[in-house]
Amino acid sequence: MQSVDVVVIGAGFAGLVAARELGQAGLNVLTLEARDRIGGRTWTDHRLGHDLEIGANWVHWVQPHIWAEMTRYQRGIVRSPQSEEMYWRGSDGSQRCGTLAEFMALIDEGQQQLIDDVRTAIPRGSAPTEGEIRQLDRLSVQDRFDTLNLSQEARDANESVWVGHLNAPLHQVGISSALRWVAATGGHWQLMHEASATYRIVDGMGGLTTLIAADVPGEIRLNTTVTSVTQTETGALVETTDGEQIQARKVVNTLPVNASAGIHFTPELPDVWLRQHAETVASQGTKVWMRVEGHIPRFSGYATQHDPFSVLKAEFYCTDAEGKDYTILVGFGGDHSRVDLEDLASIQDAVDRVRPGLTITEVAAHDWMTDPLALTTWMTHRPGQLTRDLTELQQPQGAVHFATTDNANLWGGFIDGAIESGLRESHRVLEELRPH
Ligand SMILES: Cc1cc2nc3c(=O)[nH]c(=O)nc-3n(C[C@H](O)[C@H](O)[C@H](O)COP(=O)(O)OP(=O)(O)OC[C@H]3O[C@@H](n4cnc5c(N)ncnc54)[C@H](O)[C@@H]3O)c2cc1C
Repeated sequence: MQSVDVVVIGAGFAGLVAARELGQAGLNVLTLEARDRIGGRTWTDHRLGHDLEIGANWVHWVQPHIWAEMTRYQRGIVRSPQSEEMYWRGSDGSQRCGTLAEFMALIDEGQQQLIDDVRTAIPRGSAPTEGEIRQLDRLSVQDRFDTLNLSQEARDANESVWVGHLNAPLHQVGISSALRWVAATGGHWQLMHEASATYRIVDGMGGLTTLIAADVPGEIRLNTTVTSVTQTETGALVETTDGEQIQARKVVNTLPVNASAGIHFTPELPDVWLRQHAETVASQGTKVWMRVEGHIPRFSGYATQHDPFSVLKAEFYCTDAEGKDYTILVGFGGDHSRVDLEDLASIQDAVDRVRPGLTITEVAAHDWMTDPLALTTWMTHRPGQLTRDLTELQQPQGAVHFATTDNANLWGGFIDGAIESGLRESHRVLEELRPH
């Protein structure tokens, strides 16, 4: 039986960073990854004739952990196209088209009112469970929108913007999920919007994860699914689907909270984990790339939160081998089950509801919600979950540590949070394994 100091389960950002830190500190680390690739919920793939981010796309310098990695590996950023045209829904349901300035003026009041109390609710972004948020967190984002006196037009636009961020129906998301990221940007909603959807990494997420993986001293074993973790007197026994057993002094589990239910832990995980597995987290949306005929003006479109796509953007301008121009759009919706990725007509209909007059010819996407290795998109919490459970979800259980963006403090849900959690748990493990 193989014996190592640490088994890291999962080679997403949290796992890669944890494995690098532990390996570079001199420990014998083995990383086990179920997929045939590293990166987890980041995945750069060549589709529709272009390198596309099937998972995470955007990063920003106000996200300290990802930015430290960008500096370390000398990665640059490139801006997504700025919109020349904006589309949204009028109060009577009709299509509206205007400038970016007009759209920003439409949403400004609602965006500000939604987050007005952020400085008292979450005084420090790095401590998202401290402050008045403990009392407020039973409210959903929808509850708060319902108290604002907005016109139907402003309300639809504002709600759609937040579906783009929260990737779930707004009545299912706790207000803390909205406030925590605005707290992370010092209370400025415009900066939060910029941070979450503006700058891409040159050479993609795959370029960065490859560089981090190259710095991991131990083996990263792909196509290896962990089925059980059993605590022993000296650490833990990790078992994989092909029956292999590995003894480790410590285990760092980096699975998303929803997917962790797929590993059998002995003893059972504490109640906080079981409760989250039963409730699941709020995230349940979709992200879809689409090829559109011709080069169309750079635009962003917003529908309502009830539409299959609440947000639509033109991202790339391409010409194929036959000299045909085309544009690649990305769409986001709050409920993955409203979009049938196999049915081009339903995708066309979803696009028409946001921005009519386009012809969709091909689609590229991954349904993360039905992917058993994820069962989620990016972490957003149901009302009350964050303040009730976050601190407990960060606690090691015997030899098992938990590093995932889902239990990060600052940019939980983002790549930044994954790195934060990988750093946090690798240093906890080092503290415990170092001879005193
Ligand atoms: C569609 C989409 C868009 C996003 N957009 C952005 C964005 O623009 N910016 C941003 O910062 N973040 C974004 N995110 C979030 C970001 O991708 C995640 O926060 C981050 O990648 C999570 O990293 P992680 O290491 O915590 O988890 P993961 O990346 O999920 O890593 C967990 C790993 O564990 C593996 N695994 C699962 N089960 C097992 C098992 N039993 N045995 C072995 N291995 C297993 C998985 O395959 C995976 O590789 C987006 C996510 C999605 C899905």
